[in-house]
Amino acid sequence: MQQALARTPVSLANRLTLDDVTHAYGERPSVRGISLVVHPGEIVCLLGQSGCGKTTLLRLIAGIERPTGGQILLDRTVLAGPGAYVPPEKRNIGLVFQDYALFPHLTNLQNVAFGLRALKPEEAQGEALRALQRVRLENHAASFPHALSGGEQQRVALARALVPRPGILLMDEPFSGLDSRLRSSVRTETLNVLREARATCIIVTHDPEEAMRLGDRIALMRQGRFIQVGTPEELYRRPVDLQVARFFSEINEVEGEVERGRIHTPLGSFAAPGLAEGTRAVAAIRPQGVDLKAPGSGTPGRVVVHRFLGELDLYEVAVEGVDRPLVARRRTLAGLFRGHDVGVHIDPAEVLVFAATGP
Ligand SMILES: Nc1ncnc2c1ncn2[C@@H]1O[C@H](COP(=O)(O)OP(=O)(O)OP(=O)(O)O)[C@@H](O)[C@H]1O
Repeated sequence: MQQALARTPVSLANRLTLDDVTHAYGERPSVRGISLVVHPGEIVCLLGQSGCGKTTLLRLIAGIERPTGGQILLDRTVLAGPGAYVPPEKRNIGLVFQDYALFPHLTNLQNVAFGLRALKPEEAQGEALRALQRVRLENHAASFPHALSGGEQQRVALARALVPRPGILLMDEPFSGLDSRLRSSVRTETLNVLREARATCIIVTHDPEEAMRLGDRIALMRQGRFIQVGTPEELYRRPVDLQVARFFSEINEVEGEVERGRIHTPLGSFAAPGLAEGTRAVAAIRPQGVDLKAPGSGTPGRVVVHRFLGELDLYEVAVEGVDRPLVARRRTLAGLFRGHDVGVHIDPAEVLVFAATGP
């Protein structure tokens, strides 16, 4: 198999450029002024809630929809823009859909070879078999998709999309049809195959954890716009607003007022860079930044909930002046149970401060 892998040429990854791309369904805008350069071999995850425009953006790149403004380039070739439009079949772009879209009446090998109709049949078969080897399904070449598990079908779909060596691979919610046990392993395998093929890839997902696991960068969309584009660490550590912070982790939100560059809350004061004096603001405190110690130090609180959850336990602590119990995630604190008094300490490194914008 190693030999076969070594013989399989990798994709010649392309650069994809989106330049101020807009689109509307009739009068209704769906994608508004999107600009992004996806570098050769890079994996970018498009992340956002249902209806924010992720699939439409993918369809624009694939050529299934046409932009109403801006342009889309593959390296230096304009795929879509004023006066230019390359049809989907001429774009050298691979697609993997949520439902895999395998042909039930074709064997797995024939499914993969389907994308190679331009080659002689024996050549196409050879290439398709090597693609199946890449996803470790060569032993299932002669069987049909219905005899495979969901994860295996997803790998056949991946092999089929990669076999023509597309410059760009687009994947729309590729793991959402899998149950949670399978999802993690299929995700890891897919990532390995994509890295090996050095494909430039855009993956649509609405799952922040999935985006963090897969993406070199994440482009977070809201109402047709990119709200923030960056590495998973940048989005997690420096979210541009409270909604982005909420998207990437569970947070405790405590309101306060900004005085001399700090927000003052019942849990202490925290740096509030860039916020004007007197601004109503929110301290977003991650649960792992809430420490619980013996009463007498920190802010007084009382444990109202304790759940053993394995690696980190969940504690909820009522604190005077704070509307909702604070959520803390700590290793089991021996001898600390519901009803006990504690001293609450906040790690300032786990606090982000944003201007309050309403609910
Ligand atoms: N064919 C269509 N005709 C009219 N409006 C559409 C069409 N397809 C999508 N829309 C609308 O465009 C907006 C963006 O939809 P899109 O499917 O791109 O979002 P999405 O982020 O991919 O959502 P989901 O995660 O639910 O698939 C939504 O408001 C949707 O209702």
